[in-house]
Amino acid sequence: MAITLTSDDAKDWIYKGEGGANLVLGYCGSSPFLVGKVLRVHKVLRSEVQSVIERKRLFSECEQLVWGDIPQLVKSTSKEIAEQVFAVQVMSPLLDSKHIDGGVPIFVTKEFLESVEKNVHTQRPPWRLHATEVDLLSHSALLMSDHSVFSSGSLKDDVCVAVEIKPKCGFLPSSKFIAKQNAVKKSVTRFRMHQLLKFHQGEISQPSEYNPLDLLSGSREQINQAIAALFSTPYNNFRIFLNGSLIFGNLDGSDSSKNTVYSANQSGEIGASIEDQIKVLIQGEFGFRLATFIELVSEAIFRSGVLDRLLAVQKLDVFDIEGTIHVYYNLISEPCMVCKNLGDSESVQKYYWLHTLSFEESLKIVRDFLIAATAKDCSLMISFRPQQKSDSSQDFIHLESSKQTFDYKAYFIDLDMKPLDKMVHYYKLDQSIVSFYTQCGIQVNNDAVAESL
Ligand SMILES: O=P(O)(O)O[C@@H]1[C@@H](OP(=O)(O)O)[C@H](OP(=O)(O)O)[C@H](O)[C@H](OP(=O)(O)O)[C@H]1OP(=O)(O)O
Ligand SMILES: Nc1ncnc2c1ncn2[C@@H]1O[C@H](COP(=O)(O)OP(=O)(O)OP(=O)(O)O)[C@@H](O)[C@H]1O
Ligand SMILES: [Zn+2]
Repeated sequence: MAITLTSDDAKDWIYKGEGGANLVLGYCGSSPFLVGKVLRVHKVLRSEVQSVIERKRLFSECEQLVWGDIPQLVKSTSKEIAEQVFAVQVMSPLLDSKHIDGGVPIFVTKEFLESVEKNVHTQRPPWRLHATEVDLLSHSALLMSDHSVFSSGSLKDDVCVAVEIKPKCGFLPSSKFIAKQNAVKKSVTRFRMHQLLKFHQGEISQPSEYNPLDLLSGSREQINQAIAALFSTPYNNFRIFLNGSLIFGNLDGSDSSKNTVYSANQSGEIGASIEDQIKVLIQGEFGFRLATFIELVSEAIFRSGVLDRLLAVQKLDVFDIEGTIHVYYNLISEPCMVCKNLGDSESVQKYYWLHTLSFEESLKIVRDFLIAATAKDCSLMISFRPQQKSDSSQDFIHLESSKQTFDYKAYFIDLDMKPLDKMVHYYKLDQSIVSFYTQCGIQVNNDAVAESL
């Protein structure tokens, strides 16, 4: 960690976005080392702000066993170092290092974090602001390339349009450990069912039209359909940036009708606005550019095969949470809370087998589940620019429809390790999602369709 950011540097960092766990800042100063970079700063739940003394250990004893074969990971002295090591040593070999940017942890002072938090206060979405704050006890943050621009730094005249996609889980589980009453999980995506629950809870004004199975299908036509659906209901699954600035979607990722950038339902207006803004990248008549852009994004996903790899990693979740939760209890050496509440002897027998697995087998299953969980929650950023040299070493796409060639780069972001102590949460959330769907989901589904007519 060569540099330290202090309170004098805070003015050069502006709000770029945030998720549940991190605040991301863009650099607007003139240091050549930092131009084209973003800083990913940890947040904590306001309800869980801890003192230095209470601070939880980075890895519990059990987690040290799960990740024990990656010594650098379990020996990490900060969350940022752990994130970098996890992205580079665990996710990168699975997803291809060409699509991974582990970033560099750098030191930040408490005064820097306090100033930045104050400066970005008004730009933060109210519901994020209410729930989380910058972790002032962090001594470091992760410096990464800004993947919403094509080349970091020098090439000021570069034109770049980038998309950010959060694909979520792109397969239907088929584990025999899925309980009979939850069999619907094998035919309806978790994303769809979760959308209906979110709709019921008032978090979104309509269920998303996007289907992860299409995006991760490997079929050009279905990928195209998925991207078109993301335009209708982007939520936190889709954003577009022009030269690093958001031009479509929401920074806070929630329902666009509640938090303005563009309203998802005014597709005519959005279409016009986007058509206008992407003309720097896509040539052609007004009215045709958006379709060409959708074709470009779909083609990049299809040809790069980047999501095929992501899907394979997601599928490391072989047993589904309904099987893995039992194995988790083997690891923490506690009585299984799920078996305790099982009624019929047939199920008891079915899950008994999972409790006979060895410690090493259990470690592997839980570890694969956690890796898959990261792959189900990460995002992909793809940046495009008009091709500058035909002998460019960059990946490129030629579109016959617009007779243009584009360079592109694809990077995964948010490849953080999921904590082991989230397993019970995963189980409970899964059960809430599926039981809501089986009890009232179909009704909600019909109501949502009726409302949108
Ligand atoms: O459980 P899910 O599928 O709702 O995923 C959570 C995401 O919700 P969403 O994609 O909006 O449905 C959620 O995203 P939002 O905060 O809703 O934007 C987070 O990504 C969360 O991960 P973490 O707790 O920040 O590490 C995600 O939690 P994980 O399940 O990936 O741990
Ligand atoms: N390297 C990057 N380049 C450009 N923008 C980025 C980069 N990393 C993150 N962002 C922006 O910041 C937002 C939040 O980042 P990130 O997804 O890492 O946060 P998070 O809190 O870990 O998310 P989650 O809620 O999924 O856990 C992203 O949605 C993206 O718009
Ligand atoms: Zn059990």
